[in-house]
Amino acid sequence: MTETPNPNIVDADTITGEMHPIRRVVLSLGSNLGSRTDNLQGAVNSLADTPDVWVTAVSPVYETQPVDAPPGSGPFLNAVVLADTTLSARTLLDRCLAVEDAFGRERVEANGPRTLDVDLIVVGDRRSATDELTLPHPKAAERAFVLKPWFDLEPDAELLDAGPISELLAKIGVDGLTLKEDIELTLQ
Ligand SMILES: Nc1ncnc2c1ncn2[C@@H]1O[C@H](COP(=O)(O)OP(=O)(O)OP(=O)(O)O)[C@@H](O)[C@H]1O
Ligand SMILES: Nc1nc2c(c(=O)[nH]1)N=C(CO)CN2
Repeated sequence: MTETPNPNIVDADTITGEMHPIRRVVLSLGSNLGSRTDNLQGAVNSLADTPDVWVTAVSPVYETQPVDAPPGSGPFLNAVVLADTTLSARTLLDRCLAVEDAFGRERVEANGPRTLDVDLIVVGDRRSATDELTLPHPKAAERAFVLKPWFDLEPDAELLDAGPISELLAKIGVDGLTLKEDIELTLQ
């Protein structure tokens, strides 16, 4: 039976404008400055401590050669985090930026060395095309340091508007990535 919407019942989303359906989120973490492992672990902890964010998986850690970075940039440690959230994409982005700041991120030059980078790769099926928030992340499909750790967690995943990550990875390869078996990020 099809329900007829009752115009007298207003759902919580409409009242508060703040509630959202649960969305699956893929976040990319990177660090090539300072205590790289501590920075990544701190990011995992901070995301897990965020109200209305439930971290569900943390990938292995890779050491990766810098891509499109200024000469002399050191190697990165990269990992991917999966989470569920009822936060809006914009609120989640603000949280990511605050976590970066908490770990001493300085915004000096584009793609310059950073203690911590927390990027939103996908937020459910949300699309956005502003400078402040582009979703899916515009460079995700060409970044092995994003796709490989994500693939380790979800081999069958698809990147919205780009296709199966297994196929994207097969195209770009995994040169420049070294699995760091001696580092394990934990989810408390
Ligand atoms: N999907 C996204 N995830 C994170 N930041 C984003 C996203 N889309 C747009 N931004 C914006 O990008 C701005 C700059 O971010 P940042 O300095 O971390 O870029 P970057 O990591 O150096 O570059 P890249 O785009 O190559 O990853 C942020 O202030 C943020 O508002
Ligand atoms: N290997 C690697 N290269 C990068 C990275 C990163 O996280 N890992 N982040 C960048 C800016 O987001 C630019 N280049």
